[in-house]
Amino acid sequence: MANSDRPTTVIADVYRGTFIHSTQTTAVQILEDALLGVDTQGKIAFIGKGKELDKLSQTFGFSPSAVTQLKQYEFFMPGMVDTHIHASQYSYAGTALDMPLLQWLNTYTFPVESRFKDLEFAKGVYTHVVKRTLRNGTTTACYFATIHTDASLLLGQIANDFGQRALVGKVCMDRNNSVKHYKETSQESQEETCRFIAELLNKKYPLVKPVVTPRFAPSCTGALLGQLGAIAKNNHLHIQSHISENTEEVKLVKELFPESESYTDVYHKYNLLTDKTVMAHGCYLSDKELDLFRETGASLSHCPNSNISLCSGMLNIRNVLNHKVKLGLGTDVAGGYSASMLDAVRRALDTSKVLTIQDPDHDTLTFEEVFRLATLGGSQALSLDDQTGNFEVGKDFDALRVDVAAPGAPIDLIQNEDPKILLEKFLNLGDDRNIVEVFVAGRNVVPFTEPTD
Ligand SMILES: O=c1[nH]c(=O)c2nc[nH]c2[nH]1
Ligand SMILES: [Zn+2]
Repeated sequence: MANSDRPTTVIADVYRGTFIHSTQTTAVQILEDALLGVDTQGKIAFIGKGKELDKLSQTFGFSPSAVTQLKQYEFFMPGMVDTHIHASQYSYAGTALDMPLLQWLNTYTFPVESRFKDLEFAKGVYTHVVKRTLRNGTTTACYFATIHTDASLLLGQIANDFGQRALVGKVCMDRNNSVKHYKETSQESQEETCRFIAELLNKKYPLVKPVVTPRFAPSCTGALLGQLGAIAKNNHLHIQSHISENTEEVKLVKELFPESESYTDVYHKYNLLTDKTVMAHGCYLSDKELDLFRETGASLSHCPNSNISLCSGMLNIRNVLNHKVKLGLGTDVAGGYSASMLDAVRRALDTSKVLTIQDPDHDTLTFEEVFRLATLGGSQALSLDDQTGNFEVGKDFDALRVDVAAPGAPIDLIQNEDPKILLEKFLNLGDDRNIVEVFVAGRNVVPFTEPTD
């Protein structure tokens, strides 16, 4: 702009009201009667106080009459980050929870995932899961698809069309003896991963990126793991997988990779532990393995619903946090039966309380800490915290407009409450009826407007 006194940022929207988010130092920071401006690129341009309206409107060149004022009992919080969800398992979410992991995979998961060769089937399931998660406040999702490249590309397209921020992984597996055809050769897996990455990046979706996805060590040969580590390194890509979810699985990995010191060591050996890696579960990791996570910058996704539903185990989050390992929450649909991150928040708190019942010295997580895990923690676990996770100038505006008193929603407010109590009630009692609007990178994505189906 020619005149240096005039702002270069063009403001698209300004909101006034209560904003609740986490920072590095404060699990719950409450900004009452705040003003937040979003620019035309969807980024947060300023955060100020309501009483600074005149000054801010002059500095940023917007009209005070264009400010959107939140109602009483409404607040904005950051959109939630689901660090681990199997989009392809959404069709049977809420069922098939009567077996431990390895049997569950063979009996329910692989037969269903093998159906995603059919793009019409894939389109239906993927559209449902993207819409369901968005309306439940998941503004960022880290998805597993299936081994099928074209269906995985379709998931990327659907997330982009509905405006969800997403990492999408074409699953890689060159070992599977239970379901015929539901595996690749290592060469196919490598070539199709490269095709998936190239085609997805070529779409230039602003918010959807590929993630290298070896299913887990028992599904992959060492040769494939090594190739995938190299692909991720050469293209600076994210990586996701599973680790130490269940004791039988840990034993199997010892048998399949006898030369490795630990499960973590298997992934480390093949360059799959980086500061852009997220590993789901980690219930049985030793302190030494957690140290390796911290040293490499790899993160964990805590999936408490799945851990309990498949009787896998209980992750001690306090221990993970004490090791300074980055941590987010995951729904892990469909091992986890709920696609809602609010459920992940509640199950994370339940798990921590069960650990306290077992050991009264256990330092129980607070709801404030779990709120941070669902938002800022998740963005850090996915190395996306330069873009999302909280309300900071320069980050994208990924936000939920929560109305704790929304008509028809499951919360009865008996008296006037502080914002922190409103947050606690929403986290423990609320659902999608309380999430009246969802924004991703400034765009209002819920209620849905387009596409129309
Ligand atoms: O919870 C899980 N869901 C899966 O689909 C899977 N695959 C490997 N390990 C897994 N764990
Ligand atoms: Zn999983």
